[in-house]
Amino acid sequence: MTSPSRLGTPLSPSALRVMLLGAGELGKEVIIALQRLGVEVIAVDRYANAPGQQVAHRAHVIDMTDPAALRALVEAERPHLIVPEIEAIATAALLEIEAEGLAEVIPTARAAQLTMNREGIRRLAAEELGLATSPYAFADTVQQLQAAIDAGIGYPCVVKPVMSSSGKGQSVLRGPADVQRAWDYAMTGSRVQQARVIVEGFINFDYEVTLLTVRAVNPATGEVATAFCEPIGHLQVDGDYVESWQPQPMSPLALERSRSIAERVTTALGGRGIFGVELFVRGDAVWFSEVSPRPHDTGLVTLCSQRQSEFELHARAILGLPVDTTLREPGASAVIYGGLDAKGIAFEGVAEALAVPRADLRLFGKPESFVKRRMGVALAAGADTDQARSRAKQAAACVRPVQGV
Ligand SMILES: Nc1ncnc2c1ncn2[C@@H]1O[C@H](COP(=O)(O)OP(=O)(O)OP(=O)(O)O)[C@@H](O)[C@H]1O
Ligand SMILES: NCC(=O)N[C@@H]1O[C@H](COP(=O)([O-])[O-])[C@@H](O)[C@H]1O
Ligand SMILES: [Mg+2]
Repeated sequence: MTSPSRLGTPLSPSALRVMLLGAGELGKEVIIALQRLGVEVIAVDRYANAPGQQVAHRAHVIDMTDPAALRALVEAERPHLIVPEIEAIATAALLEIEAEGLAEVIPTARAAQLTMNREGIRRLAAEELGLATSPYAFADTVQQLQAAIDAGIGYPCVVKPVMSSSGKGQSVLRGPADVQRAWDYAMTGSRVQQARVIVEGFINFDYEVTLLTVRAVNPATGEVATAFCEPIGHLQVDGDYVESWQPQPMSPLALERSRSIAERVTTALGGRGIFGVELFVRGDAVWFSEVSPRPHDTGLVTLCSQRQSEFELHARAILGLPVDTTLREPGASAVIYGGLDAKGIAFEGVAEALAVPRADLRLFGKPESFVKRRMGVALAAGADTDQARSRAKQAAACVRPVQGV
């Protein structure tokens, strides 16, 4: 399908309608970018008042893993573009919707399907494209898991549900005593009822990066071309990102290899939009880990470091508009967790946070806080990433989530 050729007026017959499937903190920023271009936006999530729903034209709450519910909503709203914002979606329904020409799926329905399940994207990357990855195997029972580790994966290794994100259900195994616990934990963290895990050999990397890669129409040629952002370095705790910074210095060879991997995997997935390509680096060696065919949480830093954030890049790319991936200045982000289980929480210390030089905040407005739920992020620019990181962490530490009433 060709990209949308013109933009209209929201809430009128000329409107260009975009439906986001998932409306968390990442979708909220995409929606704001789309709203600025006069796009009509419909935000869908599994719960009411999700962050992106608070800034969209319309909001719907459905079980997005239910193919009938998803299809009925698409038929009722008739969006031109469907933008998956999370992985847990009835992707078979998206394939049908795309095949029938009912709506265009971003970047493609096949990309959403392949990346929803770690098995799909891992087999594509390692077995079809021949990219370097950690050694891996899949297991449906704890016995199969043990057998795969004994047959060659070894220890340490990492076990993850095939369908999960943000580190949910993921653990590192140091020896045979950890196997049962890792299996049980994976079963609690799986996004959908599926007793299947991936076990990966542990890569002892020097650092890891997200290489944001954009597939957008080049106005000079009219063809889709690939552009890269500067690499983003990040720190993960228990499989969830806590800090990110841009640019991450890399050797010329490691950067070249990273771009080559990113180009190959995103070309194989196709379509238009931004991709977060996750890579592990040791010296000049680079391993592909996984890819999000959508903005990446570690890319929140681009809100303060790039001319166009990853959210603006996604919005422009999906609309068929030109993109600019230029870094403006070094920046960093630091996550603000809920720290308590409560609804309608409040935030103290915001003025102190914003008094930190070059600091900024995003408080997502999630209606319910959990101890380990990401509720906001601090951003900061600096002369270099060390300064930006220390400012972002300082600003994040000022913000204190408390009971709302
Ligand atoms: N094989 C591995 N070797 C070493 N570290 C790993 C391995 N797999 C995962 N990790 C660590 O755990 C982090 C999270 O893993 P992964 O990206 O697969 O999980 P996820 O649940 O998809 O997270 P997200 O949705 O936030 O991207 C990685 O960024 C890395 O720090
Ligand atoms: N690593 C993926 C990621 O960061 N996704 C972001 O988190 C939201 C879910 O948050 P929740 O679990 O707090 O509802 C998603 O909607 C997306 O914005
Ligand atoms: Mg990841």
